[in-house]
Amino acid sequence: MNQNEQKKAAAERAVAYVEEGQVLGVGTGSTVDFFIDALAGAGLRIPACVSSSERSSKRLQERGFRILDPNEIDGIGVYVDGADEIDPGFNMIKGGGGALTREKILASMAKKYVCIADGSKAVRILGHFPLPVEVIPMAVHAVARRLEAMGGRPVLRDFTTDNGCKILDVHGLFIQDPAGLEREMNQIPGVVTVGLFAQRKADVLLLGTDEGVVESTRASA
Ligand SMILES: O=C(CO)[C@H](O)[C@H](O)COP(=O)(O)O
Repeated sequence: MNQNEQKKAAAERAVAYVEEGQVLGVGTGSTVDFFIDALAGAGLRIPACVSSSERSSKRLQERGFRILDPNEIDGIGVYVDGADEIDPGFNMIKGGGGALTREKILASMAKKYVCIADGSKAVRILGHFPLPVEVIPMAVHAVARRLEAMGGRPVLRDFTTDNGCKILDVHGLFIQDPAGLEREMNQIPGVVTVGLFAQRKADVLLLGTDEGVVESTRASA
């Protein structure tokens, strides 16, 4: 299977995790696009969705799903989203699609996070993929200097997030302590969100591979 076929297979498998009658959380990215399409074809009874981006909301609405503002709900049963990298402890780098802040908010509201990804996303140690950091525009320069002092090489992405902020993609980090680095970067004034998901990890991983979809559950989930 090529990469897109792996994404599609993982996305289709995730439909089995959707709980009928409950608000569904939906992330962002090309794998999630496959999930939205599979969901639309499944005919499940889903009262509404909350989504992590304007892009996903639009795709969901075009397929007949109702979108709610997360402020209108108390929690989410299942949240389905992709990842840029995921390690054996289910820590993730996310934000390649620029939706990391809303993704982290929805993940924090969810009882279960189902991660869907192609096989290339499974890594031993996080950090080959540049770590996205969402930043308040007036703080970009100051935050970039702080990230350099931490050993990273931040590159400003030519992109504005749905929240009106900027993204620094931090290259050259070898992330041995994901939770520690997430905490440390969160302390930098001007940082909105770090694309490290080590405090709120995935609970289930559906990984598309040449041998089919490999399904695993985090040990303490
Ligand atoms: O974090 C994300 C968006 O902010 C995505 O989940 C991540 O970039 C993976 O994307 P794709 O499914 O296109 O490979």
